[in-house]
Amino acid sequence: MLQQAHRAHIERLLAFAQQPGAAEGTIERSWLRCFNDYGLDPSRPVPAYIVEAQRLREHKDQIEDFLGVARTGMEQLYKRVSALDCVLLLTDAHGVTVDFIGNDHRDHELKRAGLYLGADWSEPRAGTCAVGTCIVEQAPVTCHQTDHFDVSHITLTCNSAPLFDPTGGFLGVLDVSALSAPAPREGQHLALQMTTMYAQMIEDANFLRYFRDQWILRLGSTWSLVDVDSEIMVAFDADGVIRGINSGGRRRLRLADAAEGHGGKPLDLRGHLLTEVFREDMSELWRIAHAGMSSERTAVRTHDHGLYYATAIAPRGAPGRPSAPGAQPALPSAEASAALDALGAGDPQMQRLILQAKRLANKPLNILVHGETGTGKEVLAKALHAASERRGKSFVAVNCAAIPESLIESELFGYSPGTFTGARSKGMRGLIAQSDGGTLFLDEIGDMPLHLQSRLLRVLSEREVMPLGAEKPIPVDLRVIAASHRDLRQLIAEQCFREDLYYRLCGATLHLPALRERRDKDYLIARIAAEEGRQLDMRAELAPATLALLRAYTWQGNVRQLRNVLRFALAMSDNGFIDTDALPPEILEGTQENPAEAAPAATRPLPGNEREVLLAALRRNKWRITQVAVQLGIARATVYRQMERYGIVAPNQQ
Ligand SMILES: Nc1ncnc2c1ncn2[C@@H]1O[C@H](COP(=O)(O)OP(=O)(O)OP(=O)(O)O)[C@@H](O)[C@H]1O
Repeated sequence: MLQQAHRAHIERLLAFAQQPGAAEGTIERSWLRCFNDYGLDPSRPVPAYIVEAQRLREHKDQIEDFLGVARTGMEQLYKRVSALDCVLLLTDAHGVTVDFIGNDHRDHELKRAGLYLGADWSEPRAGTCAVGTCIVEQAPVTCHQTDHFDVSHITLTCNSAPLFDPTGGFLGVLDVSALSAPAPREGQHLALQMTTMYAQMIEDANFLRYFRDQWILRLGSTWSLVDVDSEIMVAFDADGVIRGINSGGRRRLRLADAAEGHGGKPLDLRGHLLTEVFREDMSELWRIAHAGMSSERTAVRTHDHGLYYATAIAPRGAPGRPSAPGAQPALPSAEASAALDALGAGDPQMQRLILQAKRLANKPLNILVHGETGTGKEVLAKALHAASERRGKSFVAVNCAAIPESLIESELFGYSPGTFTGARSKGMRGLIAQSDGGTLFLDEIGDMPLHLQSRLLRVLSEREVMPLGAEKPIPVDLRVIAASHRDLRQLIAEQCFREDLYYRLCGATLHLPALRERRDKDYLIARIAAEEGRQLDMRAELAPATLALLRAYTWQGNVRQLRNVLRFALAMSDNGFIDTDALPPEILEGTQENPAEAAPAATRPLPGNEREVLLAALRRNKWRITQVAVQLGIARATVYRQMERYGIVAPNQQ
């Protein structure tokens, strides 16, 4: 019987392939793609494919912060549809099932059918199916029995609705599927409606969470329902600029000058003013916003004659109105900001940076610090911590490039007892939890693996950390200062760094100048020489010729290299008096090769020349890594990492 049905299905598809006609329907369009784009053959069925555990984990990590929100919606939906003997699938944008609610009694059957965690329902792999076709069409789809392309799936009935993220990107699919269902297709109408409705609810819950630090205008066409069922949500900032808009809003709202002839295509309204969409002026819109959830709902009109009832939600922590001028956190006291003041003296770039850092010290913002290696990014992060009200709590520094990739996760997030066997079975508080109340400094953030970037993003947005193997997250109050000498925007373009994490991290950006650009070298030389002298319990005094050589050097390893050179010179000196012959040879050579005292900055090596500088140092030092590290003032591990990054291989390794 089944054999016969299979044969009939294959023949029907082959006949379609011969004469596809206009292929106007969603299902027919997908069949055509199966033949023409994916080269699928209906006479060669492909059983359901479940991705392996590691890959599933990677897929989950990509949308980890969304999974919690979606789960709540799925559980609600399941209560309503479980009587229909169906299962729920949540897939990511690639069609891989990242969450699932099913029926334990039919576990084996469901797994075989692909109605299971990890099942890959992308159209190129599974052929026409609700999830895969919904991904391509980005619209709700019912795929009922023989709508499926592959005969392995023709007993299934599936309803899928797309899910979009708060910025309008495609996020995944919510799907309600059954192993069997009554034959008439019309019976699926209600299931598709429910799936679409819950997809919208999940999207909106995610939107509210994502924009909880912004004002949100909620609009509905029914006065009495606007608080509980707002069809449209618009997130906006204190300047009245639109920051985000939910799917309902993308479908219905237009700009004033796009009111005619936009062809019904959703426009991206982000970055536009509310007043470009609504006829009310900003003071009226603020009046509505401040009325909040009170009963004072007010009608607003759009430029294209739409009429909506409006209410608003204030940003988290806001007292219901934009903060009054003067309510800014106070600047740190002179005592607290001493560490910031000590960072430089008399260099205009540093002066600007110190002033900015003082203003930022007590702001609830994460900070991104840029600067070449050794410019003092960690020193700046520590000074910011010391100047802030967090100074009584821990400052925890993590070098993402120095910890082996396999350990970063457990080091950062920690693990609960019993997660690992042996000596570590007691569990460990991760570095994130250790910096609760204080500052977490993430150095070389650009080297953090992508799947951990997702987890970090979740920590930053949820303000809680989930140790490995734990069942409950731990709340954390965190300020993150991240640093990188790599161009994070470039890494985003290369898809090696998450853009959303970048925006979470760069509440403000501080740029540390390279030592060769600084005009306060004398101050740094004197200060570091004195510090190093104290370490060795000797006074440190520099001969005028020594000072001249140090001023003239180009300092590829920046302040770190300067400190290393002074430490070396002190050890070589005659009781703390540093004459030129106490200096390491590269300082003398570097200045001879490059009498750069007056060389304009543009002719000196720039960060972009990092590969050349490294290669030259390797050749000069006959590929002895320790010497190169000392000379450039960087760690040995950094030399190896940079060699790998730039594809430099030592001659004896080739
Ligand atoms: N303003 C400063 N005053 C005194 N010492 C400094 C200063 N800035 C940096 N240093 C010294 O330079 C060395 C490197 O500093 P730091 O580790 O903060 O640099 P970094 O930019 O974070 O380096 P990397 O990019 O390799 O992580 C340290 O020994 C530090 O003490």
